[in-house]
Formats: sequence, structure tokens, C-alpha cells
Amino acid sequence: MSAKPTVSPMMLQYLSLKQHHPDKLMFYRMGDFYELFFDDASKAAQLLDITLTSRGQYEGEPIKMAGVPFHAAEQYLAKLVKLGESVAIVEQVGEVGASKGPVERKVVRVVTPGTLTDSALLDDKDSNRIVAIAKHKKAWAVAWASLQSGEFRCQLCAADHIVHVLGRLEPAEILIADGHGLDLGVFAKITTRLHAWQVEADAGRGQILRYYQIQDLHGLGLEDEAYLPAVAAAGALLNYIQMTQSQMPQHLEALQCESHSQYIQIDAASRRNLEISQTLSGKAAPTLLSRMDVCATHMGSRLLHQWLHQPLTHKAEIVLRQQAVVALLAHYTWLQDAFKPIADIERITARIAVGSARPRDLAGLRDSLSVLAHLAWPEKCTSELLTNLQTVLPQGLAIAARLQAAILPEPAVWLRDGGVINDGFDAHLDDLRHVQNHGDEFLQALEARERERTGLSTLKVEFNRVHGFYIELSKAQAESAPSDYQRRQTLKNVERYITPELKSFEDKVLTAQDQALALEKKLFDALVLELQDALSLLQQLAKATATLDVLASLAAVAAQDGWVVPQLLDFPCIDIQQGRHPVVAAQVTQFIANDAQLDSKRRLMLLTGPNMGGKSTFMRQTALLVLLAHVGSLVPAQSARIGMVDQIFTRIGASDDLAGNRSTFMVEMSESAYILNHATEKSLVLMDEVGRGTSTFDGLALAQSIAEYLLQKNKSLTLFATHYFELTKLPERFQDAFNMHLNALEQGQDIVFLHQVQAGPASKSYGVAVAKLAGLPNKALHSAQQYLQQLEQQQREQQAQLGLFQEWEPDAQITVDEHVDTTCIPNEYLACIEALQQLQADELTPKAALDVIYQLQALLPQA
Ligand SMILES: Nc1ncnc2c1ncn2[C@@H]1O[C@H](COP(=O)(O)OP(=O)(O)OP(=O)(O)O)[C@@H](O)[C@H]1O
Repeated sequence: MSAKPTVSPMMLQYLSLKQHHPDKLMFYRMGDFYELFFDDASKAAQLLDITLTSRGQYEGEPIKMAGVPFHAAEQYLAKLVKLGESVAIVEQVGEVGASKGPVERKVVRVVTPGTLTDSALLDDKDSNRIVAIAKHKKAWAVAWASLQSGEFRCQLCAADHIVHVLGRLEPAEILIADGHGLDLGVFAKITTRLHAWQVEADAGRGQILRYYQIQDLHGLGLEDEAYLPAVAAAGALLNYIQMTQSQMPQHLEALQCESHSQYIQIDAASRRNLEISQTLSGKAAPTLLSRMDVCATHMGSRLLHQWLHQPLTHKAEIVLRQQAVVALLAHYTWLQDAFKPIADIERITARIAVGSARPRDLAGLRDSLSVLAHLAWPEKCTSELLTNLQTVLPQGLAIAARLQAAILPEPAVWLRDGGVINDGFDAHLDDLRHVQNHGDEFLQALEARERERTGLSTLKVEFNRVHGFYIELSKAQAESAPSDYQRRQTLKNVERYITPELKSFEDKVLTAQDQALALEKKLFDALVLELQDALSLLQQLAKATATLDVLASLAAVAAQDGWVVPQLLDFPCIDIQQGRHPVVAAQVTQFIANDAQLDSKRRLMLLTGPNMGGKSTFMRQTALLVLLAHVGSLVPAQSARIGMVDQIFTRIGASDDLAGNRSTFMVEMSESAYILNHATEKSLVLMDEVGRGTSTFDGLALAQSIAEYLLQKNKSLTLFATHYFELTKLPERFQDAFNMHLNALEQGQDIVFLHQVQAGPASKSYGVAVAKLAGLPNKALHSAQQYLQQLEQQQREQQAQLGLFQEWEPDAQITVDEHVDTTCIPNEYLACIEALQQLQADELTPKAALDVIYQLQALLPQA
């Protein structure tokens, strides 16, 4: 008879918990291990490189199992979260043996990439945002929160704009309802799917009202029906945070709806191209952020990251920052030195809010608040913004004093070890500690007293781990032991005793330790609760510190490299004298500074020049200087006048989007389409070699029409780099287009880049010379040179036959002037004469005249 397969009660418990978290890995606590079962076990074994075993059977199959030790769980969690996994943590919450069956367990928290608060799992410089996307009727909105900073915001936005908002926010996790139908591009892989009912306006409204304990959404400015998508998104976020945290954090700031005109709009592709915080190859350096970030604190680094991604559009706000940076130019070293010991107040505040703060967090907070409160600010270092920030700093003094009283100067790492609460903070704790620490004195006194009472010289009071405290007498004197001595142990030469007084002392000492530990935990938890009432002040302090740190960092970079204050104008204009690329200039030994001038009369700069000549660098440099000016930073230039910009677009470089199934050319055209559909007169557009992803003629035709569209329709300030020399004729038809080029010197077959931007178009592109620099084999170079000559010759011939005449007089029939007697002229010279006759010599530039001579020569019979 075969035994009926049974499922163990523990496995039943596991399965019932797991059914609520089918898409997450489940860490199921069993003693000193977190165990994973079934498919979770195989996945974890593979991702974490841990051993896969099995235990018992389920439905006739062995149950796969893998485990990680409880004390090392954090490092495994960190790895899983980095890989984009979410983990539900199941703890034993009941007493072992309290009831029949397995000890009671429940999911105490869910660790997801966007809801981390644990310092061990977070990157110090990462904002770790979680985003929810929602739709109501036909309108969309995005809401986002950071459990570190307490930031909680939303924004209404068009469906095709969502991916650009995501580009700015760089979320760690995105919540979105199933079947949303949006193309999220690279962000698709970090989405967590919700049911449609979890992202719904009514439910969202309820969540928000409950969280803030308010009656309606008027106070938050979200009562209008138009905000329903934002309400749905924000509510879904709150719901998710509540579900994942063991305790609902109370530090989220009042939900704010951002307007899309608050910051310069930069689409996702442009953000990438400008390498603001990530290089095109995905590295953290060299980028604008890595160049600008000399912040003393991680809070500052995170805020600077935000600032660079969110250049402001309100001039007054920018000017406040500028003034502060200027005021700090002579004092940044002082401020940075003062800030060096400041802990990450923002993250400590987050851990206080979710109840996971540790002893050293509170000690760090205490020391930091104290430093901030006692800053002796230099008298001459003032500006409106600095004064506002400065007034916040002393407000942490009361909390610092309270923590000073409550926490030992150097508390233990773990609360469970004790040694956290300060002496003198709680009388009972002091008593308990006194018992523990002053046991020796008591024992010495007892020994002296007992010797005197009994007159026994061998009497000793001692302690060992097995038998606790005892009075010891030699065998010889044991017979004279008083009657109240109770025998505890007999050894060869000695007898050991206990007395009621010693027993009660022993009880007191042994329980004092446990009691002290329990009391320390209680006092610490109460302290954390007390601090939870001050979350908003702590956040203000963190924000003020981070802001000062960023301003000092901007001042440091500007002071060390001689940057200037850009003058901000209210009309479209870029007038940069001797500008430098903030990142490239720091990398090359000699960087050539260049001017850039664009305004309503010179809207489109056609930029030509050799490969490697510096076109991309110059274009990016211009955009980065405009961006920095809107951040409130000074800029690397001799002088700069910059008009307020609403959007920055860049179409630079070739990249294909294999994940999105789009070819290089398709990406190029989609980005160009986006620019033509969105750029305005106040936008800055960078176009680098549009059209190069397709055949020459298609490419040229597209580049030409895109440039014309930008000039006629968008009227944006545009830098248009191209290798199509045909485009350099555009200024002949459009007054607001003009040519500039990057110059180079040819020395024999070699080329020297001068990296200077000069007026007019480039004379040639030096492609073969650059290929030589790149190390192309000589043979290949040689034949390239020959092909080039042939192609140039063919082009000259074609132009001579068609282009020459078409260009001077497009509709002209090839006729010879009737006043000229042509009978005596050989036929082969006639074309040349006709061409000369029709030439409008006064309208030719010297360069065009030279071209004409070449073409005429080509018409003549070879000598
Ligand atoms: N103003 C400058 N001063 C000094 N070095 C420069 C300058 N501009 C560019 N460079 C150097 O020249 C290199 C090539 O510049 P860049 O990529 O901008 O050229 P490009 O004209 O866009 O080339 P391509 O047409 O091949 O894309 C840069 O990596 C940089 O090292």
C-alpha cells in the first residue's frame, strides 16, 4: 500500500503566503535562514549563485529549495534588487511552540527596486524614485515619490511625452496598469504591472485623503477634474508603498503637481546625447555631473544630479541661485570643509519615517545637526537665497540636544547589543547598569563582611558561568560554615555555598542585563517615534544642507576654472564669447575656446568641417552652457548672454534601438520628427549630420528639408552640423541661416585640427586624411584617395554639363547670344562661351567664382 502524498503544514503555510505574491521571490524565514522554494529557488540559485537542493515532495515532485543565511540577507537582497527583482520577506511572528503546527509567519515587507530605504541596499548618489503612470478617460499623468527624500510629485502629460518625463526622473521602478498600450522604450523592463482597479481615480482619491487626513483635495490644488489622472497615479503609488513597507512612512511631502513649463523640457534622447549624468556608453564619468560634482555630502550630489536634469525656466529663481554661487566664490572651501562630517540627514530621516533607523543613524544625526546649528557663517558671504537657507540650520539644535542626552557618544552598531542609550537619560536604566557595572564592589564588600562575621580566612566570593556566584571555603574551614550557608558544590579541596543575599544579588545582576537591553530598545523606539513628529523639520534641514552643498560645488568648479556669470535675457539669443566645453576642456591638454552667436536674425548655424574637427563638441558645448545657465551655474566662457529657453533638442550620433526594433535611420528620423513637431522659437536645437543614415540623395534631400522646416516653421535657434556641402548654399535663400566651419590645416597628406570655429563653409571634409589618422592600412587609403579623385572628377563633369547652367539661370535654354558671331568658333568652345555670357558676375562670391572657373575649364577640350 503506497502512502498518500501529504503536504506538510509548513508547506501549506508557505503556499498560502506565496499566492499573494506570485511575481516576487519569497524569502521564507526558517530559523537562521531565509529559504526559497519551487521556481523561486531555481531563480535565486541562478541569480545569486547559491546551491539548489530539495526537501520533501509536492504533487509527486521534489520541492526545490535554496537558502541564504539570515545575517547575510542584505547583500543577497541588494544583488536581487539591482537585477530588478522584488522580494517578499516572510518572518516568524509567533512564539515557537505557542500553538500546534508551524510557528505563525507573515510577510513583513516587500523589497522592490523603487521602495528601498535600507542604506545597505541603496546607492549613495541615487535618488531611487518610484513612478506610477495612470490614465483617466483619455488623459495621462505621472506621479513619483522618493522614499529617501520624501519627494512626492505628479505631472499631467501627453502620452508621447511620458517617456521624456521618465528620462528626467530616471526611476528605479515604474507602476503601470496591465494593458496600458504605451511604448515605454527602455523603461519597459523596469515596470511592475498593477491591476486596472489599483490605478483608478476614485480609489486614488481615497488613498490621498487618508494619507494626509484631509477632507478634499482643494488644499493640494488637485480637486479639479482635470487632475483625475494625477490623483489616480498618486493614489496607486501610496497604495503600493503601503503594501511594501512594514510601516506606512509619514514623511512624504504634500503632493505637488508640477507644471511642464517649470523646467526646460529635454526629451529622453537629448538627455542621453548631452551626457548629463551618463555617458553614451552608460558610464558615470566623464559626464557633466561628474565634472560638476564636488559636493561634500551625498545629499548634495543627489540634488545636483536633479538640478542638472531640471534646468529652470523662471528667471527670478535662476538669478537667486546665481547670486548665491557668486557669494560663495570666495567661501566655498570653508563651507565644504564644514559640511564634510555631515551625515546623510535625508536618508536618516527616511529611515526614521519607516521605523528602521539604527543607533548610529541617530548619533550621526545628532552630530550633524549640532555642526549645522553652530556654523559661524562668514559675514561677507550673503545673498537672498543663502540667508533663507542659513536661517533653517539652527532649527535642528533642540533635536541635537535631545539626541545628545539620549544617545551614547559612540553607540553600538546594533540595538540588540545594548550600549546605545546614554547614561543619565533614564533613571531605571542607570540603576540596571549600576548593578551590572558595580557588581565587583558589592562582592568585595560581601567578602570582607562575611570573613569578619565568620572569622574564616579562606573565605572567597567568586563567580563562574556554570554555577553563578558562590562563597568558597577550604575543606578545612568548611565545617565552620554558618548555618545560613547552603551547599552548592563540593570539589576535592573546597566547598562552595550560596546565601540568600548572594542569590538575590545574582538574580538582580543576571536579569539586569536582559532588562537593560529591553529597556534600551523601548527607549530607542520611543525616541524614534518622537523624531517622527519632527520629520518635516528634518527634511527642511536636509534640503537646506543639500542646497548649500550644491551651491558651494557650483562655486568651487566656477572659481577653480574661471567661469563667468551668464547674463539672462528674455528673448531668444545665445551670445557666448570664448566658450569652452565643461567636460572635454577638462580632459584635453589644450582646449580651443570658441564663440557662438545665434539670435532671431541668425537662427540656423550650418556647421561644416572635417571629421574630428570638433563640430559635435562645439554643438554640445553650446547646449551645455545654455543648460548650466538655466541651472543657476556660472559658465565656462569669457562672457555669455543667454536668452531663456523652453526646450533643448539634440539629434546627435547614430544609435539603433534593437530592443524597440528600430534601425539607425528609423531612430534618426523619429527623433527628427519629434523635434520638428515640438520645437518652438524659444527652443535650442542641435542637429548633427541628419540624413547620414541613408543614401546620399535621400539623406541630402531630408537634411535640406529638415533645415528649411526649422527655419520657416519652428524658427528655433539651431546648430546644424553637416557633411553635405550642398546645404551650405542655404544662406543664399534664407537670411537667418549662416555658415560656420571648424578649420583644419593640411600638411601633405596629413591633417592638423585647429578646432577653431570660423565664418563661412568648410572647403572640404578631409575624410581620407582622418581615416589615415585612424590607422586605415596604407593600401586601403591609397585606393580611397584614387576613388575620391575619380568621384570628384565625375562630379565636376556632371556639374559642368548640367549644374553649371541650371544654377546660374535655371530656366535657360542653351542658346548663344545673337550678337556673337559663332560661325568661327569651334563647337567645343561654345558651351563655355554661353556659360560666360549668362554669368551674373556681380553676384558671385570669390569662392563661387573660383568654382566657376574650374567648371569652365572642365568644359574646354583637354590641352
Ligand atoms: N575646441 C576644441 N579644442 C580642443 N580639442 C577639441 C575641441 N573640439 C574637439 N576637440 C577634440 O576633437 C575630438 C573630436 O571632436 P568632435 O567629435 O566634436 O568632432 P566632429 O567634428 O564632430 O567629428 P565627426 O564629424 O567625425 O563626428 C574631441 O574628442 C576632442 O578631443
